[in-house]
Amino acid sequence: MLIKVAAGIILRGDKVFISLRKASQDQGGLWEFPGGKCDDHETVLEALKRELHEECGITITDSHFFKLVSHDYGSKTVELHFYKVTAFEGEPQGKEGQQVAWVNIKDLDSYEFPDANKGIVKDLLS
Ligand SMILES: Nc1nc2c([nH]c(=O)n2[C@H]2C[C@H](O)[C@@H](COP(=O)(O)OP(=O)(O)OP(=O)(O)O)O2)c(=O)[nH]1
Ligand SMILES: [Mg+2]
Repeated sequence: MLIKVAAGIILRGDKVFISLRKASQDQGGLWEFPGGKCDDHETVLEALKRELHEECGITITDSHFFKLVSHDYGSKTVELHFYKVTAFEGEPQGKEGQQVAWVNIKDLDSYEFPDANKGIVKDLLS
């Protein structure tokens, strides 16, 4: 099973907004860049906008494609389309009750992310 996912690296100055995946979710208890699965007939950018509105309550006004990562979790393979989100309207929040945090980019490696994110975290730190 291949799952196409859009994820937003929401940036403000030297900080990045991350959220904690709920225990009940896949990769639960790990931090993530907010986002979610692309619906059928939806472009990745449309999915990114929809997901960040649903999960964080923001409206993206500027974003740039950053990296595509395919990762095999065994039962499923995720194709993660990471975008840097550099401008938005609204203040990001955990709209679905998830824990969220603005963290310094240089401290990102002290948060535990899913395996698929290891490279991205490294890229952001370099
Ligand atoms: N959003 C997000 N998902 C990630 C990241 N890293 C990573 O491995 N994933 C995986 C976990 C999930 O298997 C999949 C994304 O699914 P999701 O649970 O966010 O999807 P969704 O928001 O549409 O949630 P749902 O409605 O299906 O519950 O990608 C990441 O940084 N952000
Ligand atoms: Mg999600």
